[in-house]
Amino acid sequence: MPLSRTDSLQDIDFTLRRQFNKETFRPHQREIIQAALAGNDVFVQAATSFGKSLCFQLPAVIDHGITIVISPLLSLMMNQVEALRAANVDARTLNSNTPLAERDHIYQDLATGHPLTRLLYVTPELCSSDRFRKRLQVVHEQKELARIAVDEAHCISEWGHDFRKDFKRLSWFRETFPDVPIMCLTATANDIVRRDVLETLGLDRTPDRLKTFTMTAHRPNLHLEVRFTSDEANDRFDDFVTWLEGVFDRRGAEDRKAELEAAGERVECVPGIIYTISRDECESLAAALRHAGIGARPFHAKLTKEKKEETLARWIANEPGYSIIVATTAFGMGIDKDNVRFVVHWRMPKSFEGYYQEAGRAGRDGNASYCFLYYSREDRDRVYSMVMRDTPKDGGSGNKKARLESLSNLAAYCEDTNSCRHATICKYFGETQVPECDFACDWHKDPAGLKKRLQRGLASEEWISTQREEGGFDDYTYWSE
Ligand SMILES: Nc1ncnc2c1ncn2[C@@H]1O[C@H](COP(=O)(O)OP(=O)(O)OP(=O)(O)O)[C@@H](O)[C@H]1O
Repeated sequence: MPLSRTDSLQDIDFTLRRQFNKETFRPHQREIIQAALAGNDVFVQAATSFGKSLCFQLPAVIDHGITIVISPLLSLMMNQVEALRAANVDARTLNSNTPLAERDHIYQDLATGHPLTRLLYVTPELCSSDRFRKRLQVVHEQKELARIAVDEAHCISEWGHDFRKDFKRLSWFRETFPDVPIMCLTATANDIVRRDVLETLGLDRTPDRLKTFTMTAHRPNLHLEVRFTSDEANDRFDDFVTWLEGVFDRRGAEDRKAELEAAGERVECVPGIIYTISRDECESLAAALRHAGIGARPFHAKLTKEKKEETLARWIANEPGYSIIVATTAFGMGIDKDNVRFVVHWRMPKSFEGYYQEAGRAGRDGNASYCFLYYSREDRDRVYSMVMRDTPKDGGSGNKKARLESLSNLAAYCEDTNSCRHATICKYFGETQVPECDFACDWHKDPAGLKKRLQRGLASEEWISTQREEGGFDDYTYWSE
């Protein structure tokens, strides 16, 4: 067991204020951190923007030894490392982008067996490499391996939407270091995923040691809405621009404008994200919005690193011309800008979890924010074909089934005109209590209108199946990410 400080539990309020510059804990953060500091394994499932990162970062600052944070996305690691370094915490990351000098520094630090680094962010792929494993063994022998934190832990399960096979190999940690506590954190797991994650990591074999915190997925400040469309109507662009102009008009009204100006905000500064399904659509939509006088920029995997960094930095700084990021799913987990006022899904996403994870980028400051999804039955069929075609062969037998189930749950959610959106989401994630929805979804706002909009907006199933048979909307070239 790594060494722990005897006074560590008393330190947590002080560390929260001094190192993290935050006044109070959010509900449950204290209990989670205490459980971690007491040496338990910890499973945390909490809504997007809950503040899960603090739950492993604060113990890492207090405890002796190094915390290894395993994270699936480079951008997510970089954001967290930058924020920690700005708070004077010695956090680092080892990944394919790490400069040679920094890499050498980290390896030397690990080789001492007594690393000064508090948190080291790595990919699951690196954790599978023998060289890295040997270095961790040296640290462990010196009783300096404090904890393993697995962020976005749903990626471990082949029943989860973002499954990555190297996450499965993280079972090595418990097998090799049975005394080192493991924390896993996720916003989007259902019951099957949860059990699979725990079993894979070997945590369910030690129930006395494991503390589980499952909080609601509910985000009451997100206004959820499905907007119905079809290939024939092709009206997303006009619909969206009309909506945004309505928002500008309301913000431009006299008293609101004065309020905004007093707060140093521009009327047109309404930061948002539009998720598209392909690079081509991402580029063309951003260009069309700019043409319509709206500050929108594309963000996808094929842009240079410099371009992506610049776009992200200028969007985060609320610069004119950078209000809206039009992105593929390359822009998702871990984006932590507090004033994102809307997230639009231009097309149906590929999974229920992906949809909610991306919608969760909105309203992280707790203020009302809009999430709408443009849904057409033609897109539903296209996404279905994509999932059938793209499911990785090494995803395991459950993976394809899980992906298709998730997609069909999302289609059912889109076509449901009889229930609260928030309630459907919480039920999907295995919650039994119905969350409060204060007119924050299209069903609560106008159930009769919702039914009418679906009937008017969607192509009929008969038409869709005829088109499918005739190959009427088979042009998937536009749909490759
Ligand atoms: N106790 C706190 N007081 C104030 N702000 C907090 C507190 N805890 C966390 N935050 C802030 O909340 C924001 C969200 O935290 P974090 O990025 O850890 O969310 P998350 O739960 O990982 O969400 P997601 O799953 O969406 O990535 C961050 O800006 C963080 O600084």
